[in-house]
Amino acid sequence: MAVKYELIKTCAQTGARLGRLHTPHGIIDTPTFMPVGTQASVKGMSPEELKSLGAQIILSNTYHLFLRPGNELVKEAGGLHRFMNWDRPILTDSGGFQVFSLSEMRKITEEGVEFRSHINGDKLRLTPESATQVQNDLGADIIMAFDECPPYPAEYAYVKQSTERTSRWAERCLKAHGRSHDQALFGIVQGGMHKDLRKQSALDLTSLDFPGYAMGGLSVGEPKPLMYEMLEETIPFLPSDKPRYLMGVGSPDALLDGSIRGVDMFDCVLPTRIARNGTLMTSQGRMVVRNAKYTNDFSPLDPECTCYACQNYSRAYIRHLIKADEMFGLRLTTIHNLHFLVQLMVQVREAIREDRLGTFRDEFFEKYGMARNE
Ligand SMILES: O=c1[nH]cnc2cc3nc(NCc4cccs4)[nH]c3cc12
Ligand SMILES: [Zn+2]
Repeated sequence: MAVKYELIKTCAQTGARLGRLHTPHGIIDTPTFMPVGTQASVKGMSPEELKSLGAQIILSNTYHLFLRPGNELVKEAGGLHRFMNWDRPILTDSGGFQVFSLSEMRKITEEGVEFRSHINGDKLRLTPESATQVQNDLGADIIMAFDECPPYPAEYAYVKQSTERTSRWAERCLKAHGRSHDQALFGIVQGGMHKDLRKQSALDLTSLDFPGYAMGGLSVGEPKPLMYEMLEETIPFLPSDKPRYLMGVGSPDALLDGSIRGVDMFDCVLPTRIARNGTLMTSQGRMVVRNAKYTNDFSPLDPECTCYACQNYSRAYIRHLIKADEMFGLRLTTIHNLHFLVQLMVQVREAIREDRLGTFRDEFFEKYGMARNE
């Protein structure tokens, strides 16, 4: 069956929504956080560990898998689910953003993007049609329209021209994808930090009737208040019976403040990336476990946490592993950070159900050490 969003309720205290996203590989309770497995692996995590910490859906990147091992090989393997032994939902990003954040020698035209592989320097191209075909081959449940994420900051004229091209590309993706798919193609709203361009982009894309909408062009270095302002400018123009996905956002405060504004899906490399340098997200705020003050600290990373790392190991042990460059150390910090965010979203959904997400946010910020007005 295709991808279908079911709006369960809206929080009486905020604009947050409780929903269920039905996909061919299972149902996702929203708002949800998606762990990132860029190259068909959430670094250091097995599918069983991801399930045990509560991951409902994971993200992979078209750009990386197109370059290596190639979409044809993944297709030959039976698709991404079989290839990586993950039988729950998968979402793939369309590749445009990664071309601009990773590759050299990029050239962008109406046709698409030409670039050099950051792996071996090969000259490659991605177009709305080919990026859609690659994602069809990979077989994710949710795929993204091929877009350009304008740099930040950027001239109004450039953002206008880029956003209008992204809307034309979105239509080409829809045509290439067809409608006879179980895979859902989501549109990506652009518009930079300009309210009029955000509105125009949302109107262009909703006129094409996608099963879900992402907000792109954000979390690119802009101040958070500006990101929230762009959310507030965009969301009113998106249909309430479709999911809204804020791309690249994953700090605890942003998950809360995004959910409150009506965002249903989030992804970010942050929890896995900072885990690899020994930084933990805990209920008392961030903690750098490699810090000397934890040398003789035999308490768990986070006393309130029920994850495998906190239930079985001490700060002193994990600090030792990180300092000794032991792989197991990075696995434990990754398990904890992913569990922390996935479980934060469980609490967010609970708070929406009980119409108290605003109160929950303030209490969380108090404990987490965020200034209320951040
Ligand atoms: O407009 C977008 N289109 C398609 N994918 C994206 C991914 C994105 N990820 C971030 N921020 C998180 C980051 C990850 C690495 C560098 S920034 N912002 C993003 C924007 C886009
Ligand atoms: Zn933990």
